[in-house]
Amino acid sequence: MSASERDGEGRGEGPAARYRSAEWFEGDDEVAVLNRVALRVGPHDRGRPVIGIADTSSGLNPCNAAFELVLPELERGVREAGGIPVRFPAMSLGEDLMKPSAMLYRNLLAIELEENARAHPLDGLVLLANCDKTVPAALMAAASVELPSLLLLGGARSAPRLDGRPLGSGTDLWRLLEQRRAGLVDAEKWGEVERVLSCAGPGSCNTMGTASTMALMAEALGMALPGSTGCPSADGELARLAHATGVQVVRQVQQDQLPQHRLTQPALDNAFRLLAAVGGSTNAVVHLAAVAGRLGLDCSLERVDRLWSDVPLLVDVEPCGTRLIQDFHQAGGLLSLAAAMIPAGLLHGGVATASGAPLADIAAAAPAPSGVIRTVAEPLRPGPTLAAVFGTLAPSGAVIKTAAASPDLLQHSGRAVVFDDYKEMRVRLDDEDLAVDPEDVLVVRGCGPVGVPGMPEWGMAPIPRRLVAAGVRDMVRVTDGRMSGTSFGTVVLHVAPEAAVGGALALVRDGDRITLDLERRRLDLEVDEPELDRRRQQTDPPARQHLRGWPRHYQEHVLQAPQGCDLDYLTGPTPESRRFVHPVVGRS
Ligand SMILES: CC(C)(O)[C@@H](O)C(=O)O
Repeated sequence: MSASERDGEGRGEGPAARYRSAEWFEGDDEVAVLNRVALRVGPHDRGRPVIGIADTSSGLNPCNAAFELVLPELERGVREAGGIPVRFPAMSLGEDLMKPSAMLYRNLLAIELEENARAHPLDGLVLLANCDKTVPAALMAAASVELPSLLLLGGARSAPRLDGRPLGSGTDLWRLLEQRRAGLVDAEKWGEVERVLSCAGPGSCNTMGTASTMALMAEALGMALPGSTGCPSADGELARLAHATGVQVVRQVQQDQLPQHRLTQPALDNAFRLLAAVGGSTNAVVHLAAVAGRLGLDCSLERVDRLWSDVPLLVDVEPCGTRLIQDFHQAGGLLSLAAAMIPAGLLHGGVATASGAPLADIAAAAPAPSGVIRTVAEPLRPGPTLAAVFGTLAPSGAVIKTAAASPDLLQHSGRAVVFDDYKEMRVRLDDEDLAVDPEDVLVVRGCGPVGVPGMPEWGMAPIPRRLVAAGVRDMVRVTDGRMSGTSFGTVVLHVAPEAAVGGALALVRDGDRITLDLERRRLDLEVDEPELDRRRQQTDPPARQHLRGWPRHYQEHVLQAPQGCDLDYLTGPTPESRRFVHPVVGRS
């Protein structure tokens, strides 16, 4: 229930008559006294909105490290605009260190943010989010609470240099790893790579990995201020954005502007089209589905594939291009890209940005597309850059980043070589005697949302060592897992239903023929139904390793990739009136 609704004024944007926090602070009974004392709310703070700042910075997460530097600016912005900033810690989902995958904890963070907002006297939220999963968790929480909310993004890390060339996070390391496996990078050089990488500053991956992609999605959905994506972490501009975010969230509270006003179907469609234009991370498909699921928006893979079908690659950033995310930012970022796409009918210009202004209005003032950002008439490559495929192997769909794939492998039929276990896969792929040919299809299964659990980025299986040494750089890979946004290759991802819940992927055997037919958007297992039935009878459901705690709960409730891997009881559409029920404010 929003403040205006509680006062009987009905929903919608407009001045909020009384803030939610008044429930905690108004009155002279012992409860109000204790509440005011707890937050040091003095007489001149009465009637000022309380802005909760969810702080996801952590020593375990270098991506979010810049928040410490800009938090004072954010708080100053809140105060200057008349609000009371209150910082509270929230779980930090660091991509590198969390195993088996930070994805396992995305929903937990979304719950933590939502429940913190529910339980406390907050009128608005600023969610500090930067690394891959903190951004979608924050978006999911914002979609679920009925509080004015904005994300503050933490920017991209600087690029260390190797041999005089800037190193793109992820992408360049994967390339070097491939060369190392081919015997082209010796131990000394490999050591130098590590030394150089550790010189990068704080911030998220500087390529179009998942973090940058999700930053762009947050901006596209009107949940982060225009110009946020790709801002260098160690730059004064991030401090300016922090200050402006503080000011803007208070304005939103004053106007009762809810995330639900901006998280609309046109905004979601824009996000998917921008994702295609930048050759963004396939992980965003899952995260956007989770956000959409909470609002009852349509993001079926069929619809998404149609949205992608005529969007060319317009941004020259790794892994689909050659430059880094800071270059995109400097070239005008999302606004310049929108300026290229709106006139071509590829984006809805009327959607609201986080600044309140319609996208078309501010895009009109952005630098004209040039260099890193191309015009629709002169794209980097024609679309589609992403596609959804369906078939006997993926009845509920799968996703492929065609812009990062080998064009000659997009129509391909080959024998399956199946891997059920990540560690075993790495060992076998390094085995010179592994029976595998370049035309074969590597199947990496058992790593969907239920499987591991948490759907780790295991999908881009390395090319078998013998083949990589012989010069093979790509093969078709099929997986129910994900891959890094910084990865490349012909990898069919997020196959649903996954193997662990009895999807057809579980029935594949070494030597079966698998056909990828991108033109027809098909992914098929060429095995007849009676044989598949026989195998189904013989296949036991995989044993669940996790018997307690969050992983167990997650396995019991997680939905498949097309539903965003959200938990079954968190998706909507929840009736508006029941979306965010507040606690009774009495003695605790
Ligand atoms: C590079 C990582 C850790 O894999 C991730 O950030 C991504 O881009 O998906």
